[in-house]
Amino acid sequence: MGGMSQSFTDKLAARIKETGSALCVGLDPRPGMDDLEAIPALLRKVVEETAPYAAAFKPNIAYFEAMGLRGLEILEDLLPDMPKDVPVVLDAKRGDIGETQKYYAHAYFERLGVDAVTLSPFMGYDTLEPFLNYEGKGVYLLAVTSNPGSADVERQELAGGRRVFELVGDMVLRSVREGCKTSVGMVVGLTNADSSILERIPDAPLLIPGLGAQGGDLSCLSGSGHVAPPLINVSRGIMYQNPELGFAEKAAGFAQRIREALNY
Ligand SMILES: O=c1ccn([C@@H]2O[C@H](COP(=O)(O)O)[C@@H](O)[C@H]2O)c(=O)[nH]1
Repeated sequence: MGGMSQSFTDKLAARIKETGSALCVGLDPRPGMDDLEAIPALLRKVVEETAPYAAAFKPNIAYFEAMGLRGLEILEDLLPDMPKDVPVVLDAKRGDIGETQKYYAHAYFERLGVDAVTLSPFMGYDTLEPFLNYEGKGVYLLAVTSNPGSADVERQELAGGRRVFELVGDMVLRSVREGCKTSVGMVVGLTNADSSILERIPDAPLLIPGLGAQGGDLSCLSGSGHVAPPLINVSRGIMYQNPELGFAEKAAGFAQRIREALNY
């Protein structure tokens, strides 16, 4: 590409086109349910079997931190062996003063080498800036999360009729206006993604958790008019639900349902 590296959004769009799948496979190993030393092999099996249907993988760092130093070692060992053509989104939901965010950005983009991370934008745009100058990388800002409590702050109406999550959309647009190298998208939970929400969200890459165990309904996504590449995440639905089915079979089933709902 003329010496310029590909943006995270372009990489993701290419992967979705190649696989015909917008499924994001969540990697959330549960130390209480699995023997700690069985987790590395479990993760490798999930990755290997679901990769043909995966537009991206999403490990949530909470599950690795819950295993202590061994958990972080498991994550650090796994990441270099992940398929190179499948982007990895680390779900970390970090938000702190800029000085501290510099170290999170270094940890995730440079040390762990993931392609994208989730961030909490609620401390303001300056806290995102340390992440915004990374060519080929992406961030997803929490906007309308999938939990019921997204009504407490994120979906609250402001004086003038706009809603709090629209301020997060403004940050996405600001990053584009300022020519940031990092691709900036938003997290929108499937359980809360009705048309009154989607019509107020800019056309940015969306990370959409809530399919499977949380019961989100894919039909709310049809006809949203968004063209930026979406990722629909399933974690427990692939790793832990319906254990009589293989990981590949479950991933193929979700990929198919997503394809039909998004009509591509
Ligand atoms: O709004 C949000 C933001 C992040 N998540 C994360 O996605 C997965 C969902 O797991 P399931 O097992 O498919 O429910 C998990 O890592 C959450 O922390 C979310 O659910 N909602």
